[in-house]
Amino acid sequence: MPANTMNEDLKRERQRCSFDPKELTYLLDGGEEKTEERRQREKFFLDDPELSETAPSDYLSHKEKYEHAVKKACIVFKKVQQLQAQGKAGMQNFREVLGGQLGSAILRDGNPLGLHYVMFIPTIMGQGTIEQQAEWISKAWNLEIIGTYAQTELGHGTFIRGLETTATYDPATEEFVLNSPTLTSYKWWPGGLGHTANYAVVVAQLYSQGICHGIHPFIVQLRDEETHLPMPGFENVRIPWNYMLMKNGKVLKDGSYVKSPSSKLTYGTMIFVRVVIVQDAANYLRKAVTIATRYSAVRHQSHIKESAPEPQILDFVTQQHKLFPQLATYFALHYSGAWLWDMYNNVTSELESGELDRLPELHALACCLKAVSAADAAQGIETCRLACGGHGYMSCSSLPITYGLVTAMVTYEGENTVLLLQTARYLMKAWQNCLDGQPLTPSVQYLNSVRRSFGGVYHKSVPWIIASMQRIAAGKIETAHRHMNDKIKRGVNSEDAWNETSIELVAASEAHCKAFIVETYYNSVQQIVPSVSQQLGKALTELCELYAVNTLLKNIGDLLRYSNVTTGDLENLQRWLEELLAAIRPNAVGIVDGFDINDAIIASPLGAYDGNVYERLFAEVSKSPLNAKPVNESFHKYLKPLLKSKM
Ligand SMILES: CC/C=C\C/C=C\C/C=C\CCCC(=O)SCCNC(=O)CCNC(=O)[C@H](O)C(C)(C)COP(=O)(O)OP(=O)(O)OC[C@H]1O[C@@H](n2cnc3c(N)ncnc32)[C@H](O)[C@@H]1OP(=O)(O)O
Ligand SMILES: Cc1cc2nc3c(=O)[nH]c(=O)nc-3n(C[C@H](O)[C@H](O)[C@H](O)COP(=O)(O)OP(=O)(O)OC[C@H]3O[C@@H](n4cnc5c(N)ncnc54)[C@H](O)[C@@H]3O)c2cc1C
Repeated sequence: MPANTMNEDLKRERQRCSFDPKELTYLLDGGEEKTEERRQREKFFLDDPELSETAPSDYLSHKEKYEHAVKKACIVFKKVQQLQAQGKAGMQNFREVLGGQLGSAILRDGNPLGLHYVMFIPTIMGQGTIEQQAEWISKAWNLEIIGTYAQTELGHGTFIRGLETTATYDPATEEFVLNSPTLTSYKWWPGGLGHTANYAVVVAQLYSQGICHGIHPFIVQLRDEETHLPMPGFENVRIPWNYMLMKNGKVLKDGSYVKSPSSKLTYGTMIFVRVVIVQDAANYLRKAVTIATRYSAVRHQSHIKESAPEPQILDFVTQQHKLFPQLATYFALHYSGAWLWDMYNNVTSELESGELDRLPELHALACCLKAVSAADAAQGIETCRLACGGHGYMSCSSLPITYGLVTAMVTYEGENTVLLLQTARYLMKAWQNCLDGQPLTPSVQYLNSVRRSFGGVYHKSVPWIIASMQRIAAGKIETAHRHMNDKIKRGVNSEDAWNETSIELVAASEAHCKAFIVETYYNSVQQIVPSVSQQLGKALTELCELYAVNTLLKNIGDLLRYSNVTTGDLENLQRWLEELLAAIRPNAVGIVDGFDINDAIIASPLGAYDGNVYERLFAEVSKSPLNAKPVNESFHKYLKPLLKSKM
């Protein structure tokens, strides 16, 4: 590959960008100093020869992939420890390096230690007493033990009250006896459970004095700390009394049970991971859209005008319509995720002082934001893949693997439909409160004002779109509430009525979440614009407008159903969408440059900063062992005899 050459199209794109991409980078990182720290941190890991790929892992066996992953995870851990010793890394960096964008670039096939940091340690922090934290956290933090989070069983993932593993307290020995007596009670899915972890937080039904107290977390040793041989299987495994995490519900030594202030505090780790997923989904989407945007600026194909040369495919408006909403969606999820993270931290400290009031609202928002961000990021990444034509299908483009990682988010940590139904539960109560004149929590305040007016004359502004989306959400919430109550009045019992109305409940929940995202995104941009250059402010505003217009236009049916919008208004919206695509076009490459994703994290010949797409693609395929010899042995073994026999 020619060294130090920059693709001419990308050079031109960079010249025409109206703002300085560095300003966007600093904004996203939280300042120039933070950007420098991040870049140094990335360099520290990515420049390590032991961590860089010698050959793409696609060509390794399953076993080799696992062994490579463990080796790299250990190197990464030692390097994080070095950073820690220099005061340059904390828990957040562990998550970034071991789970986030940087981690997934180093550990392309998954991180055997991911669950240790993302769930094992957070569960001990959130569910353990001070003494238990003191005992376990430092061991876990220093990797003297390796943990995972074992909740899901072969028979149950969603319905955790149905888990079959039991933990029965034996006051005679002051131990719990754990049992997974059936095939369906096997712990199934926990990351690292197979070969890596030697401890787990096991979620089991607690029995004491003959009474079942529901699910609780227990620390269980899985493997010998020296030999790593598995401990005897899950039949009557005894663990000491203080291995039950007892910050919330507790069993006293005599076997009496002390209830938690809320049984849902046991579900705290799940809220934490859902909150983290929103940011993670956004980051994966920005990686995909960086690849597809740079590629679309370099790739020339077909004609717009017969008389002109083949254009960059980014000049096709349909291509812009595929990619620019993904750029905007990244920002929308980024700001909503940041908002949710703040709320999570505030509510968590309230919980520490015994205030539980805001937990239901946090749960309702975390559920729908996790569901919508995972689904939208997955769909956006797939759109980016398709936008790269055949080359997007290649594994080396990194788009299929990125899609694979994000589509898993739709299922894990609460399957999306199930989570949207949790939010719907909250919305049904909120609507009832609204009808009864009861106070509403901040995220559903809009129900009151929308209930009073279903009108609103079109004007070209994001606040009008927010009001329209709130109208749609309130309309859907009202419809679902009414339909469910009609059924109940006709004698259907409330559980069946819920199930029969669940399509509308899910739709109401999604609409509520989309309205929340647009509003949060808009408020964030409004706050940022005065503090950045006029050019960057304009670009950020255009992206926000695009997200709002595009989201509303994707819901034309709902808009017609729940508002007094006219067909003329819809045409105005369509024109606005097209104007925004044209306005964003000159800045598209500048925006993805502003994301400042290191080429080693991009890991795609289609999306590197220099735009040498074809040279890099060629170099990539030449790494395949299949291309090492001109004739593969299978020709002599199988094809040749077959060809001969036909003669
Ligand atoms: C993260 C990326 C970074 C790195 C990646 C590296 C590795 C990560 C890879 C994978 C990680 C994935 C790990 C997992 O998947 S762990 C397993 C996760 N499992 C789940 O999420 C299970 C989903 N199920 C549930 O959450 C619940 O069972 C339920 C669906 C919510 C139903 O529970 P149930 O007890 O039956 O409750 P309900 O009767 O429906 O509701 C009772 C009451 O409680 C409220 N509620 C429910 N959940 C919570 C909560 N978490 N917090 C607060 N309140 C909650 C619910 O709203 C209801 O309230 P009411 O007032 O209406 O009664
Ligand atoms: C990559 C990956 C990693 C994972 N890591 C872990 C881990 O580390 N630790 C761990 O404990 N678990 C882990 N899991 C398990 C994960 O949390 C569960 O798979 C998830 O919660 C969904 O549960 P399920 O598989 O039982 O799906 P199911 O609940 O069986 O879902 C199947 C279908 O049934 C529907 N459905 C179920 N219940 C309802 C309902 N009440 N209303 C309407 N529809 C419903 C769903 O919408 C879905 O369409 C992981 C899963 C994956 C895919």
